[in-house]
Amino acid sequence: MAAAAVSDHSSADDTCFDNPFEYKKSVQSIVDSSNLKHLPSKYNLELGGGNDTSATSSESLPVIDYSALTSTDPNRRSEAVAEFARACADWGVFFLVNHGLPEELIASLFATVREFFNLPDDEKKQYEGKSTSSPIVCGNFNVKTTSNQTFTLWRDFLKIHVHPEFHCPSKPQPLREIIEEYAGRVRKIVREMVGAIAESMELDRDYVEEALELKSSHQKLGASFYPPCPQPEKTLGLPPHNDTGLFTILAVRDGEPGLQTNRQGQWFEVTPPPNFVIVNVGEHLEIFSNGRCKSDLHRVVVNKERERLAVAVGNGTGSDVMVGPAARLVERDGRANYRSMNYREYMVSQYTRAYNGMSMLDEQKIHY
Ligand SMILES: O=C(O)CCC(=O)C(=O)O
Ligand SMILES: [Fe+2]
Repeated sequence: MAAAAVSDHSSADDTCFDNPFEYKKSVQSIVDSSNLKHLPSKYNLELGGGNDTSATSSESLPVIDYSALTSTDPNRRSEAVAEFARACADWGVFFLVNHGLPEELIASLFATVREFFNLPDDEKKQYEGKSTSSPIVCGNFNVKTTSNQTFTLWRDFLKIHVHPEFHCPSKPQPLREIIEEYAGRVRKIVREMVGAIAESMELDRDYVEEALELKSSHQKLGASFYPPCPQPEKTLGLPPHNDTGLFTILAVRDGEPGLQTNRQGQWFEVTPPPNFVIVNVGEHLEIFSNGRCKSDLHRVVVNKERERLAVAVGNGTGSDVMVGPAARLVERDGRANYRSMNYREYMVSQYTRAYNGMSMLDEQKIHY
């Protein structure tokens, strides 16, 4: 796995490193300012000639029909719920179709987010990550390799907290309205999906909504921009990781390739057909379901020819929730397969963990 380039363990003094963000020069401005033939060394993850970023095509990925999942016809609905639960258990990632997110809204989201990344670096610098909990952060991300060196990912990003408090950069001007509307619609979809997964586990919907405090759920939007890269085999857009939270809804522009998911040790492309969105199962849903749902490990590879733009909306629990396996499932299973954790505390440590290549699920899993 390419994770070999990223260390699995942290040493005691790693914990002092609390700011893996960097804002010096955007990847975009480096590409724009020169006729770049070689990868600047700070982006070289030393993957070496043996690194294989190839993957099998997307064909076998599950496709879930949201309109069936929310159908008033009980047979259609229960079939869809069963299929949805299988996709969460087996792949931890799937395409969602007939989701009702308006095409024009997604198109204006991409156009405006792309405009944001085009703003001069000096203007974006005001959102430089001062702390891991800043509500708006923009810049680049560093990871540590097994040889303890820090490298920068080939990706410009913008992350904003959008619920329960809404934040947004002031430019480009339409961004605020578009994101507010998009995030609200995504929350409704996620609420339905959590309801469906509750149903599949024979848990009461209201009990689950309350236990996870969905009314005040933490939601964050992460936009990733990956310019074309002169030596894509030597770097990564994102190293293998799991998403935080319950479900991530990921919209990708025009079938742009790059995302890959790992299933039983094999990498598969996750390139959606037009009007499909991608859904990733998050770590906290795996924990809450006591392992019935699996959060998928995924990564982003970059390429020479085309840029990639992706907008991920991560949907968590309420910030003060102690997320552990649902009590009723523990009762049924006769044991808890994961330790409980406070959602906010996890979020604070998330970037330091990502920097160090530490897996939260590995740490939380109880081995009997
Ligand atoms: O660029 C992508 O499609 C993936 C983004 C992603 O995995 C993330 O933001 O967590
Ligand atoms: Fe992700």
